[in-house]
Amino acid sequence: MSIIEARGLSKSFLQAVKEPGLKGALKHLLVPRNITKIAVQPLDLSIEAGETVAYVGPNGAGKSTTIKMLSGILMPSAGSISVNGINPYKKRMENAAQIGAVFGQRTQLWWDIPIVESFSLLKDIYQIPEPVYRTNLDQFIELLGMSEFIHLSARKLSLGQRMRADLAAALLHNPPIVYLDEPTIGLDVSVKQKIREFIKKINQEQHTTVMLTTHDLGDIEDLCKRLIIIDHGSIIYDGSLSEVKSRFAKSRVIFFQVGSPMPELYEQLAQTDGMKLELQSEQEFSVSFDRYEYTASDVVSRVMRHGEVIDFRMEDANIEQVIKAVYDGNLVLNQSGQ
Ligand SMILES: Nc1ncnc2c1ncn2[C@@H]1O[C@H](COP(=O)(O)OP(=O)(O)OP(=O)(O)O)[C@@H](O)[C@H]1O
Repeated sequence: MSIIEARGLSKSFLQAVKEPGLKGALKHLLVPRNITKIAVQPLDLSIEAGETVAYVGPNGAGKSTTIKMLSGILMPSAGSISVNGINPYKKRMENAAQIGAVFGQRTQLWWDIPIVESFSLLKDIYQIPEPVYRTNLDQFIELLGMSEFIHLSARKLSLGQRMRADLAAALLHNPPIVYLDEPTIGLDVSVKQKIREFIKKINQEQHTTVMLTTHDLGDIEDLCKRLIIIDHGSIIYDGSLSEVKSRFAKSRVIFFQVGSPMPELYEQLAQTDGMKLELQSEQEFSVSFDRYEYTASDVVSRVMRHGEVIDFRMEDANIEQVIKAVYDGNLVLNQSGQ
């Protein structure tokens, strides 16, 4: 059995419909009007131990709602969930011991006490044995570069410092499963990198199962082998990241280094639909092309007709194109990715 299993999982919310202003608020008080918003349509999920899964979709697609149901914060409207054999909503305490969760927009640290004291409280709450706590704390301080702020209270930390502390707090008790909801939101590249390296290490060394929601495509490329795309509450793709790239990314890029400038070629390419030239220098350029219209050998032979090619390399398609196309409604995927 998979470590995370959901069958027919769904969630609806009752949303108040209010007219604007005080009059609207009063009217709603007297004659309340609500609509049912289906945040998550019945969905099935199976995630194996040790997997790193990106759970992505446009704003309002239902990502956080799914994560909240899987982590036991929200009760599903229908369906079943088993996380490491436990129903997270019914056995919240047991479930809390086996998961770590980071919600990028909120902190689970105590606001007014030093971070190291928050960690110490978590040690008692999770009953973490002293040697495990010491080893993890020392390792996390080092990996996440936390020594300079560990004695400050959460309220005094910058966003990047707070996120690192939150991540450490979520993993101190060695949970086999970790849910990360936008763990790198608003962070600079260097802190993002630290966080990604840390997650990678924990996954590789401890076999921790990672489920990550993010709008940062770099997080996905760096961390996740599997991609699940949700839109309007339904899963529209569930498969490997490499497969979605190779099957759905529309364009490919070939980088060339040539013996001498090729002005005629540059002019031709500028007028060819489905091909785009980008000059890096007189003798270095890239050609991106629509892979449904042209093959790589079409492009290479076209360049070779104009002179000597010293070197060329092809770059894999970018996941960004695929996801953007899905969000824009220009690409329809189904669960098998066909
Ligand atoms: N507590 C709630 N009450 C009413 N509606 C809710 C509640 N929580 C979420 N929703 C609605 O459910 C839908 C899905 O929200 P959810 O937060 O899961 O989306 P998301 O994919 O995480 O979006 P984002 O990328 O913007 O964080 C939205 O339409 C949202 O307005």
